[in-house]
Amino acid sequence: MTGAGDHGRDDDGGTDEPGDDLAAKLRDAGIQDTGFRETPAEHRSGFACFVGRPNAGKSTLTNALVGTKIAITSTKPQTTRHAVRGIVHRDDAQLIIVDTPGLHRPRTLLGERLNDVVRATWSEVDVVGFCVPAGEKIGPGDKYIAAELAKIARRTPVVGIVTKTDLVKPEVVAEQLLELQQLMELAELVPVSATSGYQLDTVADVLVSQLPEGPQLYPDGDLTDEPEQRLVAELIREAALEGVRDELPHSIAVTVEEMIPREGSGDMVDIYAHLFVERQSQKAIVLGHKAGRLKQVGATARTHIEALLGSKVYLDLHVKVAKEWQRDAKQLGRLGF
Ligand SMILES: Nc1nc2c(ncn2[C@@H]2O[C@H](COP(=O)(O)OP(=O)(O)OP(=O)(O)O)[C@@H](O)[C@H]2O)c(=O)[nH]1
Repeated sequence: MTGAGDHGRDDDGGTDEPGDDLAAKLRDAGIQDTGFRETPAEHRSGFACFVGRPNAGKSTLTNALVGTKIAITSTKPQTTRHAVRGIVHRDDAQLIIVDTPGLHRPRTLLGERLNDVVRATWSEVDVVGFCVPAGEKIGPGDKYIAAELAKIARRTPVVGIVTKTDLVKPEVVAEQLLELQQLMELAELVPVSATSGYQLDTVADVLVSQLPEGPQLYPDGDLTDEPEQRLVAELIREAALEGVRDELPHSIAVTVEEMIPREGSGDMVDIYAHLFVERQSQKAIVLGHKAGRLKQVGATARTHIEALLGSKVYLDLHVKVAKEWQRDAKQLGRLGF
């Protein structure tokens, strides 16, 4: 079999494999690539967040750990804007994951607000997972984050997570682990593939081991405490982001104006939402020829919303122009930032 489970260390004792040397180095460095944490006798509970450059795989990892589609994912960077929480329920622990936007140098007021959200989140959690993709060179973006994280690392433990291991050879994963270890002081270091499931349990174990002892904070079965309306807005935004040109993603915001069960129709929910863009020209792109694109966006979003709510949905979606909303404090407030 290839893929899941194949990225462990090379234990066959051979001497010619390039991975051998690295595997030995990894073991010497105390890096955990398969290790299972001791299960604590007491119940633990607390908060974790994933930090990393845009597209590092934070949302996908959150979803994989929680086991459902809570945080939105997209191939476009910087799609996560809100601190969405997913809850991992275990017999020995409850791990609440807060998904933050990618930290980046701010260029607009929105950018500054996003970075504030990120820093506020870091100071509130029990453990931070620093995500770096296995197949991408550690660059200035990661170094910037590492420097920021180092400031809080004395109070909040930082776990290094090398993501997307399924995309590269084990040797590349091993090299990335060593690189990340050199970047900053880490409490633990783990490689993972959210897509294949490789080492997902280990990531959960490592994060849980950093939580304080405490009771269950949410009832069994709760997967998120994010208000449903916000999740619905995020699903619409995700659908709208598919296939748009690079400049547009940052200009799209979605608000859910109303979400009401339709009277006398069993489980039908009526949802009225606004999709904001910054310019008239962008509105035309979002609408598409004879509003065909918007219809497609609505249909895709509706499928996901129905899965989330477990009921039939009527979605009324309107495109509106909010001029330069990213730079306007009043409009940012109205759009929920
Ligand atoms: N092959 C592979 N792809 C992955 C994995 N994890 C994430 N991806 C892909 O990487 C892209 C980015 O993943 P996200 O989870 O949205 O990344 P993010 O760090 O939350 O991104 P931002 O919201 O921009 O900060 C998506 O196309 C994912 O499908 C993985 O383990 N393996």
